[in-house]
Amino acid sequence: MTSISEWYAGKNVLITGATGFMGKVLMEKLLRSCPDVNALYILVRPKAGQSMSERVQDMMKCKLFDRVREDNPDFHQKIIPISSELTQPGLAISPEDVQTLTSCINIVFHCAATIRFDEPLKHALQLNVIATQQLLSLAQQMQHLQAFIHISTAYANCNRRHIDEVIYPLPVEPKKLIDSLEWMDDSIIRDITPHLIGDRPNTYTYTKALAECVVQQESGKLNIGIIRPSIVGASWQEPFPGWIDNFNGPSGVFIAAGKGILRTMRASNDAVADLIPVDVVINLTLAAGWYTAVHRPKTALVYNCTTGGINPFHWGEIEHHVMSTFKRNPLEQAFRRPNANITSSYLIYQYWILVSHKFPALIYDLFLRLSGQKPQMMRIFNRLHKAIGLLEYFSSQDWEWNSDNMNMLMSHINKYTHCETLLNSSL
Ligand SMILES: CCCCCCCCCCCCCCCC(=O)SCCNC(=O)CCNC(=O)[C@H](O)C(C)(C)COP(=O)(O)OP(=O)(O)OC[C@H]1O[C@@H](n2cnc3c(N)ncnc32)[C@H](O)[C@@H]1OP(=O)(O)O
Ligand SMILES: NC(=O)C1=CN([C@@H]2O[C@H](COP(=O)(O)OP(=O)(O)OC[C@H]3O[C@@H](n4cnc5c(N)ncnc54)[C@H](OP(=O)(O)O)[C@@H]3O)[C@@H](O)[C@H]2O)C=CC1
Repeated sequence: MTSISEWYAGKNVLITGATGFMGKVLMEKLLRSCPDVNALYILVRPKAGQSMSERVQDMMKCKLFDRVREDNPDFHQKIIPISSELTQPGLAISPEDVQTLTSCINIVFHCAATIRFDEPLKHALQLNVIATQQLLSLAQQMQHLQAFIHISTAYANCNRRHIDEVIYPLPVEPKKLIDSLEWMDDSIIRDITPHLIGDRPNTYTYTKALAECVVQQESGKLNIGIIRPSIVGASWQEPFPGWIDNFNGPSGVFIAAGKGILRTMRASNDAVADLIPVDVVINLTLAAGWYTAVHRPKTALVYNCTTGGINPFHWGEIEHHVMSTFKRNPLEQAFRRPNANITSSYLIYQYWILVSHKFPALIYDLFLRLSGQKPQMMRIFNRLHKAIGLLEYFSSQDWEWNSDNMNMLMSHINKYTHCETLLNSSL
């Protein structure tokens, strides 16, 4: 039996969302731990005045790739960018590139998505659902495809308390919804969005659930794996501890608390904070790619990639660790001395918002005005309140995820020493 690293040798891998947080870590891990991988084809769009090639060149200079660069200074030769805008018909991939991809790709990792909670439904649907559908159609044409791995979220079914590793049906058929939203006016879509998302908190979790149904429906003869990570945080060990490049989810909250700006947030002390380091998620994703290709499960296997069942950690403990860390290692240019407390009480939360957020912001803005500068603190707090308002659904309750498939994968991996080496930090 070959190791996972050996299995990836000579393979051509297609990655969507490679410029994102998880996509970058996936590329780095493949290049470092599977050095004989043949090529990484990445779908990239031009953005913010930068061409596709400029973006990829910039990305490869990132500190994340330092260890890969040390091992192989020419690692960039293995990265082949393909111009693509996922919201366009045919993913806006040129016919020549389609030809290349269909003739050589062995494994697809679909990471791209909009992860904004407040994304208008039509756009979230376009990217998270329709683009997934189109990528699956492209995958069906790939002559040497061995596995298709779709990255979902553990919160796709957050309207349930207990979540099994199955794809749950939705009241509305994804295809019917796509057809209807195509001709509807934006204002009508805005009005019906709350009815469509039902007991889910936002368009993100709803469209990720729809995407899972689409993956199941369009899978045809493909070997499919679905990874459902919970709240993905900074790396635990690889390529070095603490790597992160965004303020999504709790990371933004931690920084705001460390800067002394955030003093209160609604969260339950006793609720499980299901955080998972990005390197653990990526290691599991690569192992699932290998397993899906080699064992070809009859139906799509779903992996709930969560930590709460194995090693539960609570928001109350997080508050304690975050605050003591910032007291020991203060951030530069803090607004105030850090002191944030979580509360589950709406009234206490509103009181502290007024006393510790709005009142100091008003005073500070008054000072800025008097000294001839532009007031900015109230604006910052309004944005912060919007962000924490969207996050509180996830910090005020907990879920129970079944992880049988993840455990099964771990037991398979433990049989092979080489695989253990590849995955030692995750499992
Ligand atoms: C000590 C106590 C601990 C307790 C701690 C409890 C934490 C409890 C977390 C649960 C977390 C569940 C997570 C589900 C797990 C998925 O399934 S993963 C998907 C996770 N997705 C996200 O986290 C996306 C959430 N973010 C959004 O939807 C949008 O960014 C927002 C919040 C609606 C803001 O949108 P916007 O107003 O258009 O602004 P945007 O341009 O995105 O950002 C504006 C500014 O806010 C910052 N920002 C963005 N997000 C945040 C944030 N979360 N916080 C602070 N600042 C932020 C940005 O960096 C940006 O800063 P500047 O660049 O202007 O300096
Ligand atoms: N982060 C988290 O906590 C969690 C994430 N997930 C899932 O993991 C996956 C990756 O998330 P993460 O890396 O954090 O997200 P990021 O927002 O960091 O990355 C999103 C990626 O998708 C690409 N993308 C977005 N829109 C388009 C488009 N129109 N055309 C082409 N590419 C596009 C982005 O490209 P560009 O750089 O051009 O914008 C970027 O590469 C997602 O599927 C998400 O749902 C699941 C659970 C938790």
